[in-house]
Amino acid sequence: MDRDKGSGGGAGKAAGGSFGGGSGGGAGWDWSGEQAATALLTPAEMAEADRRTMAAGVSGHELMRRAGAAVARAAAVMRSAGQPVLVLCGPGNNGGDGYVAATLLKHWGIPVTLLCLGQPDQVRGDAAEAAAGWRAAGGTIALLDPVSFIANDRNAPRPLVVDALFGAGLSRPLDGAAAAAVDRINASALPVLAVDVPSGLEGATGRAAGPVVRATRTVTFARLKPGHVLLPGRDLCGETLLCDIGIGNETISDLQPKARLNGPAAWGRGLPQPARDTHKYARGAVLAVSGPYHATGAIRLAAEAALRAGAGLVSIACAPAATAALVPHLTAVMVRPLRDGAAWADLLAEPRFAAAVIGPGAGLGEGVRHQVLDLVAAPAGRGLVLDADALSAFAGDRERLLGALRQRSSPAILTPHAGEFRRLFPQAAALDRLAAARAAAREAGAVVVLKGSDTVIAAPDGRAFVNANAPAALATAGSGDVLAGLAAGLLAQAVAPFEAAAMAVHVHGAAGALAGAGMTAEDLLPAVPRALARLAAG
Ligand SMILES: NC(=O)C1=CN([C@@H]2O[C@H](COP(=O)(O)OP(=O)(O)OC[C@H]3O[C@@H](n4cnc5c(N)ncnc54)[C@H](O)[C@@H]3O)[C@@H](O)[C@H]2O)[C@@H](O)CC1
Ligand SMILES: Nc1ncnc2c1ncn2[C@@H]1O[C@H](COP(=O)(O)OP(=O)(O)O)[C@@H](O)[C@H]1O
Ligand SMILES: [K+]
Repeated sequence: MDRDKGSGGGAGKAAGGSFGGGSGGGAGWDWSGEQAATALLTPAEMAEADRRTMAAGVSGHELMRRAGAAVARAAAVMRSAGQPVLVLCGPGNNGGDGYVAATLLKHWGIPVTLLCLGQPDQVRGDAAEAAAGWRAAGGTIALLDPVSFIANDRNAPRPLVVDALFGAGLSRPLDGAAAAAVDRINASALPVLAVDVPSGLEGATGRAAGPVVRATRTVTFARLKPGHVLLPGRDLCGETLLCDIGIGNETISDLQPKARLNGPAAWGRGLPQPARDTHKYARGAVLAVSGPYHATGAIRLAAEAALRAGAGLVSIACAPAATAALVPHLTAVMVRPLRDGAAWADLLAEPRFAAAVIGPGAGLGEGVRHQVLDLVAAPAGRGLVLDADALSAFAGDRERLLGALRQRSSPAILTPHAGEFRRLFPQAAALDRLAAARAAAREAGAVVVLKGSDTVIAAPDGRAFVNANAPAALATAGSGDVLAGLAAGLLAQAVAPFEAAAMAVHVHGAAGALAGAGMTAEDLLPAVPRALARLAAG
């Protein structure tokens, strides 16, 4: 398959071994077993996997035949009885998949029309061979007229559209005839099956810099790409089907991909389980730091979430004046009033606390900045989650926090939503979400959880999880506080920061799905044990 003309095979190629930069210092991921299936491949990595598979003896034509066959099967399942199929082929290998699919559909007796964007004689390589196969089967290739290719006649049969215009080789935003065709497809409200990605979508980012097809279903090959799970890509793909085209696990693991779809299969270890003979001290204690009297609810949510995540005990440290607000609302969580600076210093020095969480409802003053910096500098090995105000308090003085974070031997977890992220990482915020979270994690030497409906969890070495199990019902006050507490509870049980953050995000999403529509952050708490039980049951 000739990839040289597309942008897909260009950047980041390495002669052998790792691809796209090593993970450094032995901190890389294990890609054996089920973890191999969770890779999210950039289009460049996919093109390289394709190239290596061909070098190992599978022809490009054969790969295209398998991909096109998967598309044909998906189209046959998707169309209703008697519905014709309209296959739209672009100039590259995505179009090639379209020619293969059209040939098979015709062979199966399904009425197919094929239109091509650009001159058919400009199609090259495997795609040209696929086009020849279509002609040999008696198919005709008409030019796609972007204005009239979909009939306006209400009585004309409404076809299933197969979008094989552009895939991974997109090198610039769609314009001209391609853009007009996409607009026409979207305006038609016809069902659309997209090949690899909806045309116009950037597979690496989930973004589209120009017009993009809105698909009903998308068939992709070998592994998902980040654009299938990041937004708006996930929505533009509709339902995404992943089809095996015979690219081996080993080929993919040799590339050392840096992104995974978040979930149990991706973590490389299970959620922490208490040993039969454990006791509460052995399960790890969490220190949660409260804000003032009028803002204690947020840290209560975090503290209770930490207990539910499995921490053995959780204490909330607070100003004496806040005690009266906290105590009546807490049972299992303990309260530690801080009478003076010495009490805070004593608390910090207590070896029992395996993890700390600060930020929910903390406030934005210099006192909070001091508390945060004290916790950042606290004994090596203590896990730390910085959320909400613990991040925003440094908006005008970001280097003070970032410089301290970089000194830590074990990375802290930062859990900003998009607004908090912009305040702390204004430059990175201009990037796509995956690149933004990675840049911030690298700059801070911390695990960054960039929250949203497509939360990205990034490590300083560039590894990242993309999460896709969170329901929109989680967009409710206090839900982020629960997430921060879950992460702290997992850190307390000696889960490494990157995995603890990823597990917390997934458990949070699963609990949100169980709590359902109309839930509040309080409802999320009792759903956590149910989510954990389901995850433990597999
Ligand atoms: N493992 C793989 O990588 C496989 C890839 N296959 C297919 O191959 C596709 C990638 O093929 P290509 O790399 O040829 O890429 P595309 O088919 O997306 O198209 C690239 C062509 O379109 C042109 N182009 C790019 N952006 C344009 C724009 N904005 N306006 C107009 N023209 C533009 C390029 O110059 C190039 O000629 C995948 O998406 C997939 O469908 C499958 O055949 C099987 C296996
Ligand atoms: N539309 C959405 N779909 C899925 N999850 C969402 C959505 N909006 C927010 N969330 C999740 O809900 C949580 C909200 O956290 P945050 O914005 O800090 O709110 P709060 O501070 O009110 O708790 C985050 O974990 C975020 O990922
Ligand atoms: K496409």
